[in-house]
Amino acid sequence: MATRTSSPSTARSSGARGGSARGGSSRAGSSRGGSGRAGSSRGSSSRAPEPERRAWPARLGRGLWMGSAHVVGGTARRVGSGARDLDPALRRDGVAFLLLGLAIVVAAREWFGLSGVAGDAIHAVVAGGIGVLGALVPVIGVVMAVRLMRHPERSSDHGRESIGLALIATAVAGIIHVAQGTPSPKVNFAGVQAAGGVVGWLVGTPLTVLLSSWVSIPLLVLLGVFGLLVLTATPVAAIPRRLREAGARLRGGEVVEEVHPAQAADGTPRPRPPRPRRRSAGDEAYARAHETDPPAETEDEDRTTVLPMAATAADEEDEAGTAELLPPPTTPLPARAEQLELAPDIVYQLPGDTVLVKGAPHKVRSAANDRVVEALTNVFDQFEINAQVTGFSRGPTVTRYEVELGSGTKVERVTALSKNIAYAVASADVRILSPIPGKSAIGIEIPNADRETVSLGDVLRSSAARRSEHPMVIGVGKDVEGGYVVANLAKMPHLLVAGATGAGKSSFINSMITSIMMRATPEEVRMVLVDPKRVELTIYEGIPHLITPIITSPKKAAEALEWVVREMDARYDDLAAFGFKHIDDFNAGVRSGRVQPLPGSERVIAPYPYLLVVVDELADLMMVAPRDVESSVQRITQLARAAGIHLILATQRPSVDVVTGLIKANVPSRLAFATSSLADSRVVLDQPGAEKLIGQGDALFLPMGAAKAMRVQGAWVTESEIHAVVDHVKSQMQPSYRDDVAVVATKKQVDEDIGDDLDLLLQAAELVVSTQFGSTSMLQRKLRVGFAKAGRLMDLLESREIVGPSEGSKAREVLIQPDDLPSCLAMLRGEPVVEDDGDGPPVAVDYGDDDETGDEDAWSLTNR
Ligand SMILES: Nc1ncnc2c1ncn2[C@@H]1O[C@H](COP(=O)(O)OP(=O)(O)OP(=O)(O)O)[C@@H](O)[C@H]1O
Repeated sequence: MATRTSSPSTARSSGARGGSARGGSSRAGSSRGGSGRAGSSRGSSSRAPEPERRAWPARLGRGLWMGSAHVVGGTARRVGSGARDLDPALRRDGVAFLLLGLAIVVAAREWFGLSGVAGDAIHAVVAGGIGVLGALVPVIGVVMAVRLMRHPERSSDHGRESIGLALIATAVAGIIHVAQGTPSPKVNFAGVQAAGGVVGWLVGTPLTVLLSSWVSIPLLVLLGVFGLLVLTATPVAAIPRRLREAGARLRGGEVVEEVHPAQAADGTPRPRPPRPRRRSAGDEAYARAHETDPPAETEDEDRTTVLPMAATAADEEDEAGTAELLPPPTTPLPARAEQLELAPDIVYQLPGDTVLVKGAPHKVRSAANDRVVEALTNVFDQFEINAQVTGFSRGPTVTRYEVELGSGTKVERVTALSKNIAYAVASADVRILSPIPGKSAIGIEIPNADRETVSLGDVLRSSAARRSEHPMVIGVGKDVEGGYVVANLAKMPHLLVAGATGAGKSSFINSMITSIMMRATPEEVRMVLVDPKRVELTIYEGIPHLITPIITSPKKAAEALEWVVREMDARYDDLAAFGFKHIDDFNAGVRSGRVQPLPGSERVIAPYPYLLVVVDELADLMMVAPRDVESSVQRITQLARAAGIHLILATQRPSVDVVTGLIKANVPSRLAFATSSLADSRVVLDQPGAEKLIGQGDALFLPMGAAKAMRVQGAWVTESEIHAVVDHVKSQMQPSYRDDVAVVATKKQVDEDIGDDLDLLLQAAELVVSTQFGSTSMLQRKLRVGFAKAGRLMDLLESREIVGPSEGSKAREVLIQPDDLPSCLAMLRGEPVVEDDGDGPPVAVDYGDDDETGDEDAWSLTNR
């Protein structure tokens, strides 16, 4: 499922420098360097007599020329390398000033008629190039310069904007050229300058000759429109929304980024009526992925909505793992601005992009990297190893230096040097990869002396994150090449997070929960947070995504896991009843109106939210109830994926008694922060490596299906940012907690005389009460049991005062009304009876195979 969509830039320049520095001393290098020197000496010896034959003025002239060439060349090289070392922000300012200068020069000629040779030259270039459009060049230059200076971080925007402008200019120049009667530069260059310039001539003339002006003008208009779309980063599909946004802005109103069904102001969730919707590409992709029939398309309503559960096409490409990498620059994609309405008066607005701050721009190279290249080169020299540093990829925390071996050099010669390398670069945390996956090169990962923090905001604003609208996509961090890493928790489908204390687990969990709050409404994702340490997650108390208050007691936590198992079973029953294999299909069916309540049921069917269960310290739970926890985890992890339930288990003690074989076998994705020992690394990742990590969010990420762990620097979100997001989501909605998560905490006491017949007895009670007919032969028939068993069931019902005593051949009197059935069944099960407070169905009831009534348990998570 992992897709490396593109590889971020790899800085090779210093590698080349390292290589050349090394060139003089390594064997390969020395032969090259040597031949270079030999060549020059040979050259000078063979030409030596020649200068002597020249006259001294010629020799002087040549000497002066060579000397000045040296000075100029050396200065240029120094300026060049200085410019490379210049802060990128200053470099961008330089470009902006250049644009301003250009704008002034062009304005002087095109606006104020500067005369003379300079004026003529400027006019020849500008008007000759784009004709009358040249008059706009100063304005465009100033606008671009101001944008460059004000938003240096939007470098990729500037590239796109330039392309858009170029397309528009080409199209307009072409149109003007055609409109002016296609003047030829050979015959009438002034005419060309007064039309669309050479650019206009180049596009306008061939089109007009081939297709006539009637066809060429519409084509050029199309080109111009396309340029406009590129300039404004507007896909055609987003035009109506952009227009709506623009209209809203013009009217002075706020643009609602995303609006979702929520609940009434008093906190009561409103059931969402099934609403037909147009099927999106996401649905199609999703349906393909799950090999089920795509949801029927009900025709149809007046607008297209974004289906929150639908996997995007990009997700579907993501076959081999769960992580996705992209280079740091991001193209601003259209914000998620579709409005999903539940009731006209209720909206849920996701936190705005700006709540999370921007991080510092990523450096692809720094002086510290150059020093390391030099140190590595020296080590190879000292140990006479024919190897050279050919480049490096700088990540936020570590840089991976690429080392290529000369022919005949053993890989082991470099790997055996790890201690010397560590000594030379003054860092104990050197990690050697041989080879770098997919490359014939050894990777040496060395911590950056000037490490960078990865801001979660940047990760969530990256195109990798924005391309997918899946609500379970979270920002993970950046990889060693500086590419953003995001992951879809729904595809993990369960994740083990481990690392020594202080290594960065809690920070990751914060980033994860914040990502969910930033991207998903409570209708899309609900959470159960288990925090036995009582400090880590308290900040999230009261957010509407919670279905129960944060659980801090390990015992209750173990029991909450049992509740999760029951919730999963209930969802499965629902899926089976409606003929779906996956909760996403069910949800799509609900949204398309295909899923309707069974006849006679008053249930209002709503989509199921994903359920994310986060346990921040598995060890605490394993100490209290190892067996129960292990078996719950096993059941959940084996089945929960289709039910939309996902587990995140974190521990700072990744030892075999906490992360047991059973748990490991069922939690396929792993995220290891620095561990205190190699043994711990093996427990988490089944391989060494995590013991070499340097802490503070440095991690190895092994998503399900990935062969090799990927090194990432975890995203960082500050406490004040979390507070801002929490305040925002809390201001949107109150949590509506389910009380049966706590009810499960009471041990069930099934009466001894019922023994193994509980299931049959429940069915018998349900039959008798719902039909109000206390007949033993009916039980025999309906339950397909013998006379003796049916008689025993009837006796049990009598002993619980559900039916009256036997009246011979007549049916018994039924003492319980159908309304009281749920509490009656709970009593038989040994569960505490929860009084119905009128807000919804009372206790969670498992009706076995009975679909009609069993629905109520299953839908409870969304509708209670
Ligand atoms: N992704 C990160 N970026 C920058 N700094 C980080 C990151 N993660 C952790 N740190 C730094 O490391 C410190 C400890 O991190 P954190 O509290 O997440 O560790 P932990 O593994 O949860 O420890 P414990 O198990 O004791 O709770 C943080 O206070 C922060 O200074």
